[in-house]
Amino acid sequence: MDGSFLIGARAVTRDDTFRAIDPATNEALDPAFATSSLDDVAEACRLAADAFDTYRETDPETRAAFLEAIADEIEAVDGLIERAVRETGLPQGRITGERGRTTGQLRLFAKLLCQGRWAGVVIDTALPDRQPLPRADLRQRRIALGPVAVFGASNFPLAFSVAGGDTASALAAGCPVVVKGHPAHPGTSLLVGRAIQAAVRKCGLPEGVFSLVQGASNALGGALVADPHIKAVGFTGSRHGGLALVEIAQKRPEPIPVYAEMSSINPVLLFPHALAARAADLGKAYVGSLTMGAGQFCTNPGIVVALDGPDLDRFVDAAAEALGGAAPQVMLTGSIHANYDKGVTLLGGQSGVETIARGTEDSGVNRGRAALFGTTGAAFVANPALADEVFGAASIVIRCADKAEVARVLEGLEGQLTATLQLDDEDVEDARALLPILERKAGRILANGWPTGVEVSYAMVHGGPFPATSDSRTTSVGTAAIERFLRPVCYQDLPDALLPKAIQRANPLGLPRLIDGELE
Ligand SMILES: NC(=O)c1ccc[n+]([C@@H]2O[C@H](COP(=O)([O-])OP(=O)(O)OC[C@H]3O[C@@H](n4cnc5c(N)ncnc54)[C@H](O)[C@@H]3O)[C@@H](O)[C@H]2O)c1
Ligand SMILES: O=CCCC(=O)C(=O)O
Repeated sequence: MDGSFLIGARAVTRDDTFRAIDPATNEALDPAFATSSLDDVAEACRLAADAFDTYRETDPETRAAFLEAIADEIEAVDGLIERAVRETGLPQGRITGERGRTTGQLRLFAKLLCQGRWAGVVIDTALPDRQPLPRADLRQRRIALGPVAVFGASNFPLAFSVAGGDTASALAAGCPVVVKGHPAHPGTSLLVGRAIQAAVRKCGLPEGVFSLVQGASNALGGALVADPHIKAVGFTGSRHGGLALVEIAQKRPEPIPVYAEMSSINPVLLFPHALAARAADLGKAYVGSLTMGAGQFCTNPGIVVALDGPDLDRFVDAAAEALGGAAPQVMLTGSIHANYDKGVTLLGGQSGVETIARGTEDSGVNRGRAALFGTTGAAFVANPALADEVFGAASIVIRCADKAEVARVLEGLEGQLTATLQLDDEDVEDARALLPILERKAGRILANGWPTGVEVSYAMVHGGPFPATSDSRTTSVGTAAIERFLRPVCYQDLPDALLPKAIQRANPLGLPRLIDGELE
């Protein structure tokens, strides 16, 4: 690996460099990576704009073949798993699984393109004899927004990074992509970036369809979002970072949408009959979800809400026992580990919060020690700091005096990616009463499972009201993510010869169409 970044078909080096750090040892890793300059960002965006009109009008099958080619190229990269493990401290099994999720996601978007519903073809045929006025021939389809900036996430170096869901959905929509790789895993980013670059070449697409810029400075990301060629942004990371990018995007002469996935504490509700039937099993399973990947999931179960009583005691005892035996795990970066420790100290020091259990003692650098806290519903409602996300394996159990207090706790929450219900048949009426609140708060409501582990599918919603995301109308995981990068255009009375293939009368692309309100 040579430490370059990628501007279209070129691999570029610069004198200004940075290195990845192995978080398990704090060792700086070879090679040194070139930091992209602001001119490099501008060049990547210009190339993307040059490629846009050609790329967006490629047939769906061409873009599907491109996404398949990216998946094939990623699977062929030597040393990808090893490099990602070194740069993130995540275990090999997790990274291998994540590669499968990444390639599976690319192939799912390829399939979606061939199915054609994404094009949103709607036709209202002309009614020349309508009284009192004739109706024109109206044809709607959706077109790509334009070049998209994607910010790789630290916690999913493959599935939410260079070829992750934001990139796959933008490329599927017909948008060229300029990625800013996460500075914690530049080698992983470069290996995947080269795989995409190879796929661009093999598929004969314009080089500007993909570029990868690298570097740690905020100025780089800011310049990318501010570039006039960029028409939308995909981001997963901190609330602070996401909001900074939203502000830059809104202050542009031409404001653009930012799809930022930021902060969520993912409430888990334990209903009385479920608790009575299986408190200890629930306690153990909860800790499994909480400590997975050192808790560095945006879907991590950060709060548990239940009625106080002996069944909740049994749940807490089982959770405390499981968590007390949990070994500390390497976190993604030194600063994420430091933020975690700070968050745990802050939460544990709040009035009315007790520390129920901690994982076993730290035994190396950047190891996150799991933490379980407890409080009352009244204390939680009174102090918004108890609802701040602690990114890592920390969670708080909220003991509520009655059902009304459960509802007050939920009403006080900010927007969430998920809400989880642990319930039995006898709990359904209680859950029904809370459903309207949960629907207002969360993007995904799940029963008798755990929020970590998002399915990449047609029905998935990985989104939610602020601050879970900056735009609750959409998702960053699953096929509906393509909607973020498309917009409708209506063609009125255009002659067939001038119409795009998607809406020509003979339907040469064989797309599904809604004609005069009826599915064809
Ligand atoms: N909710 C989640 O899914 C999630 C995921 C990862 C991290 N986090 C949180 O974020 C913290 C930091 O982790 P991180 O590095 O992954 O996220 P981050 O938001 O700090 O950085 C993500 C990307 O955005 C860029 N960026 C950040 N702020 C910017 C700004 N003001 N202007 C321009 N670019 C900017 C960074 O350079 C990086 O490429 C963690 O400690 C954790 O609290 C949350
Ligand atoms: O960290 C954000 C994504 C979480 C996720 O995709 C999962 O839980 O599988």
